[in-house]
Formats: sequence, C-alpha cells, structure tokens
Amino acid sequence: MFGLRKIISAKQTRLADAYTIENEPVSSIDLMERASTAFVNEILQEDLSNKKIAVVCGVGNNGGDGLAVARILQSHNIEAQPFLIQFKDKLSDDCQINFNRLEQVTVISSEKEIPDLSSFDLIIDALLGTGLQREAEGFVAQTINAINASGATVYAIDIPSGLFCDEITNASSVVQSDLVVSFQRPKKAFFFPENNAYIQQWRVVDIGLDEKFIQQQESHQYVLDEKVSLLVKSRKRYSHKGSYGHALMISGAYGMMGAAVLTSEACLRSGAGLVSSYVPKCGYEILQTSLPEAMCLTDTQYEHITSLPELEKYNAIGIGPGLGTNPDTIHVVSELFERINVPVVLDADALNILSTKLELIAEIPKNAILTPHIKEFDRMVGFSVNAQERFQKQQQFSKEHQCIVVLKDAHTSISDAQGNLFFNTSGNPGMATGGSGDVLTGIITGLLAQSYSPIEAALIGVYHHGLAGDVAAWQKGQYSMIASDIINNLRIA
Ligand SMILES: NC(=O)C1=CN([C@@H]2O[C@H](COP(=O)(O)OP(=O)(O)OC[C@H]3O[C@@H](n4cnc5c(N)ncnc54)[C@H](O)[C@@H]3O)[C@@H](O)[C@H]2O)[C@@H](O)CC1
Ligand SMILES: [K+]
Repeated sequence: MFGLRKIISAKQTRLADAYTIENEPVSSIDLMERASTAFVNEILQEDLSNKKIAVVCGVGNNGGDGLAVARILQSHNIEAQPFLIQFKDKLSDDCQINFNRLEQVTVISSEKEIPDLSSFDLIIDALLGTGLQREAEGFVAQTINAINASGATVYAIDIPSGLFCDEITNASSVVQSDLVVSFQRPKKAFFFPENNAYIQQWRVVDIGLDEKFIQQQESHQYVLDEKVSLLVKSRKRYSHKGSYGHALMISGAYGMMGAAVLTSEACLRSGAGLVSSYVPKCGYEILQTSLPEAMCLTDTQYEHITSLPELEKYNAIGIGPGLGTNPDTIHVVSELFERINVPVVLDADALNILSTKLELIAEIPKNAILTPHIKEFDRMVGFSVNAQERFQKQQQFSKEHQCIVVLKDAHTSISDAQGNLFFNTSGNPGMATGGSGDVLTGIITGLLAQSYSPIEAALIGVYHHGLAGDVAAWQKGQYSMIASDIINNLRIA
C-alpha cells in the first residue's frame, strides 16, 4: 500500500526464500553467502580490527549464516572465533557446508562445555533465527544465558536467538542484543515494546529476496519509512495561499497556551496555506505575538474554551492540545462532532474528554484521525496485557469506528478502517518531551488542510515528525532537545 514495504511472517519469509531460490534462480548456499556478506558489510561500517569476536552458531541456517560470517570476517583479517553449539546431531545442509568451509570450529556438544564468553569484546549471535519452534530451554537456554552474562557487545544475525518472530515471547532465555541486522524485512517482533530489552537497535539489509513475491503475500502490516515521501506532492509553481487550504486549530487554556502556539506553528510548517487558531481570551496576545503568521480567534471566556467558532471556511480542524477538561469545555467536543464536515484530528484533551464520555465514541466523525499515546488509548478502550492485544484493539477500533488511530509510542503504529497497520521507523526517545504530541497534531492537520487523504496525512505526518525529531536529537542531543526543535527541523519536501 502506497509503495510501503510489507512486514511478513517467519513462514512467509521461508516461502520468499524458496521462491527466490527457484526463480532468480540462486542456490540456497549462495543465498546464504549473500546474506552473510550483507551482514558483514553492515557491521564493518565500524572498525572491528582490534576486537576479539566470538561467533556463536546453532545447527540450522541461522548457524550456517554465523559460520559463513566468521569465515568472511577472517578473510578481512579480523579475529573471529566460531563456536558450533551442537544442540542437535544433524546440521542443516547449508550449515554443514559452511562448517566444512572453515578450518577450525570449536564444537560444543553439551551444557558442561559452554565456554566463558567474557573475554570477548563482541559476540555474534547465530544460535537460532526465524526457525525458532519453541521457547529455548536446557543447553540452548544455557548458551543464551552465557551470551547475556558475558558483558560483551552482542550483534544478532536476523533476530535475537530465542525471540519469536511473529508473536510475544514469554521466555526467560532470549539473547539481549545491542544490534540486530535483519534480512530483507524487519520482523514483527521488532515493533513490540516488550522486546525492548532484546533489541537496542535494528537495521535491515537487502539480500535480494524477490520483492514482488513478498509484496504479494497476505499481510496488512507495513513499514513506515522514507518510502512515504512518494506520497508527498510537489508544490505548484503558480499557486497561492488559497491553494493549500485553511486549517483551524482549537487548543489552549490558561497556563497551557504553549500547546496552542506549538500546534499552530507546526501546522504552518507543514505547509498549510492559512492557519487560524481558536483559543480562550487569555491566549490572544500570546498567540499574536509568538506566531504572527497565524490568525487568532478567541472564545468569549478568558481561561478556557466554552464554544466553537464558525466552522464553514476551514478545510481541516485539529482539536485537543492544552484544551483542558473543564466541565464547560467538555460539550465542545460533542458539538464539534455534530457540526463538522471536514477532516479532523482529535488529540490530547479531546481524547480525554472522549474517555470520560464513552458514549461519544460512537459519534466520532468518519475518517477522523485520533492521536492517543498508550495511556490515552487504554483509557478509551480498556487495558491490554501486551502490545499484541493492544494492536488488535487498535485495528478493531479503526474498523468499527471507520477512523484512523495513531498510537504514539517508540514505534508509532497507525491503523486505518481497512485493517491495515503501519509501523513508524523514525523518531527517538528525545521526543518524549512536553509538546511533542501537540506538534504532531499540528502537522497532520496542516496536511489535511492541503487535501491529503486522512491516511496519507497520518503517514506523512508521523514519519516526518519523527525524522525532524531525529535531526533535532542530532543537533541538540536527546536530553536537550525540546518540542520546538522538532518544528524547526521539520522538512516536508
Ligand atoms: N532459508 C534461506 O534461504 C535463508 C535463511 N537464512 C537464515 O536462516 C534462518 C532460518 O533458518 P532455519 O529455518 O534453519 O532455522 P534456525 O536456524 O532458526 O533454527 C532451526 C533449527 O533449530 C531447531 N530449533 C528451533 N527451535 C528450537 C529450540 N527452542 N530449541 C532447540 N532447537 C530448536 C530446529 O529444529 C532446527 O533444527 C534465518 O533466520 C536466517 O538467519 C539466511 O541464510 C538467508 C537465506
Ligand atoms: K540469531
């Protein structure tokens, strides 16, 4: 969808491997060599010449990759010592071939022989890959525990050993990796917050699996990455501010006017032709002084919003940042639902109001975009025991209410009414700071005003918000960056 890459299951990956082997065609051992070379090229971006490396290999194809990786590293004059953890008598065919291609492999055939790995600087984990069938236990679990206890940096091939590819893992022995270099696609498991301890960072390398075949697989999950820029339309040479829509931001309360300023400024920066900001009276001078590019309309009340302005002239509306949940403000949301006939973004206190008046959920306008963080989402739909359950509820909510949910987290997920789920890959923990969500709301509303469809606006907005956050973190550091740094680095080309 939209040219974004599908996320596929372990089973579908096996099918893609087999299809590529048969149709490219390429032998499976050459495909393994390609994957291992891609892994090595990725990790060699860093100087490993003085590192003492252990490559811990299993008996399947992940182990085969490991043995090939050890050999390729050695050919670069890097000290890489391969260990074969023989938890099964028979090696997979390609693992056996790679075993034979190495001069020296330390074979470990029982728990008692597991070496102390603490003398190594780097451990390459090639024990188990996407072929994991059950929780690791016994010999395999002990090896995983030894890797974790080593204190060495750990790079995992394809997926940390012991981690299930497509579902939540409730096991005690899973490799805690600093980096995963994954083949062709990130795995579904990379997007579960529960797996944070096992995956500090992941990257994907292309190993030439058949892309057309992968995209034809039945999957409703997508990677939201730089490919989203295909959706961004160029601005026409002969255009004027009227060509790019008029957005209305409804936000702010006494003591919360910063939210109104941030959300309105972000809306302008996302390219909206005109932005009007509707705020309580106390916000008039604040907004006019800090954001001269926006127009300002005020409520009759001084401290908080109690009514709505005329809505007819706007192309999109964003509501919620810093709005507060004063009893006089609550009815504004239901009134908006009755009167609105343009795309809308519901955020922050607009969502808190929804969770105090759950009957309002049934009235959410079709195609509305909701941007809750996890706590706000749970307040609306109930607590989920894990991310998998929450993603299901998110998809269900979108389908049932025909709306888009942007569930904000380290990997923000976006669900649409057709049941698709998109996982964002931009952004960083520096963005967990006050005002960052207000900025996102402004960006998405601004894109809606320019007549992007709601799902396009959500995808472009979420990705570029994260990207701007990444530039801000690079400039100021994750600790020091603040929400306005995200706005200042926004660049939707
Ligand atoms: N198939 C292909 O063409 C390619 C596969 N590649 C690699 O192959 C991996 C998948 O290989 P495999 O399918 O052989 O699977 P794995 O290497 O993940 O492991 C499979 C072996 O482990 C055993 N096993 C599974 N769970 C276990 C557990 N909990 N305790 C003990 N033993 C267990 C299985 O019975 C089998 O013998 C990928 O992750 C990737 O690294 C790459 O080489 C790229 C090409
Ligand atoms: K692995």
